[in-house]
Amino acid sequence: MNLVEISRLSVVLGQQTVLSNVDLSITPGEIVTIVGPNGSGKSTLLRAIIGAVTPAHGRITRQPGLRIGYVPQKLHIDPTLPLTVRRFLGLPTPVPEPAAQAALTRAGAGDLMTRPMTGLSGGQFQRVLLARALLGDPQLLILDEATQGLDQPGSAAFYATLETVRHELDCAVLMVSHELHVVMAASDRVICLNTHVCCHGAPEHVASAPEYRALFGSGTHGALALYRHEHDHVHDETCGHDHDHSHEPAQ
Ligand SMILES: Nc1ncnc2c1ncn2[C@@H]1O[C@H](COP(=O)(O)OP(=O)(O)OP(=O)(O)O)[C@@H](O)[C@H]1O
Repeated sequence: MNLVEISRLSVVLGQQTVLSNVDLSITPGEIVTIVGPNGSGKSTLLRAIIGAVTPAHGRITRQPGLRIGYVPQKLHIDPTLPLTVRRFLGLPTPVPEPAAQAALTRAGAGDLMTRPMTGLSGGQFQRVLLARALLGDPQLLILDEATQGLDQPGSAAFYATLETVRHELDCAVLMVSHELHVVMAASDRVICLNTHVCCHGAPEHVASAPEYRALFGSGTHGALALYRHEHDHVHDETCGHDHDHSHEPAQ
């Protein structure tokens, strides 16, 4: 059974139709990336999936009891608020110390437990947000531009952690990112969103689709091919693992 099934979803915010007739399903264990220009409805789609936005039309069906971990795009914490990482992880539901430590360690932030939230670097902050999303042992991890503001090494390290986490938890990942060449190469499926779904499918398929190129140009395709080559080469040499990318459609 699909973890999430979205059928003809439309969302209206204020006077604006932000999402129109979106179909999407997420199956267990897959990595799905949503790309699209600013204001194209990516965050709104994620927020609709977690139930924070009400559809105007259409249906969102979640597998009964589905455990979702959500890493938001932005989280502002007032600098005057004395909030340690430990206390932050216990909001709104207190968690036992060992569970908090395990989540932090898994997110690559095992040494940050006693630090004040407002003293963290951008990369550390994102890892704490990831740890918080992992507390509930999610079957679906949703990340909204989780590497926004990180430098290239920080971003690459974050994605490496995410890959490890996914293998350990065997969870599906649905994420929004603007780092097209890296994220598209690491995804099973890509959804190109511009209020409606412009195109979708395996990364190679989307990168060469006219709708995608109209939005992003053709530069990413070259970067994607390069990354793919290196990526597959490394896999061939180190573990012989066949990185199988599904060609299933979005619906
Ligand atoms: N609460 C709101 N009320 C009214 N309009 C909103 C609200 N939230 C978002 N919007 C509008 O909905 C549209 C889609 O916003 P959304 O944040 O989903 O886009 P996005 O693709 O995630 O953009 P970005 O890449 O810039 O993060 C935008 O035009 C935005 O201004």
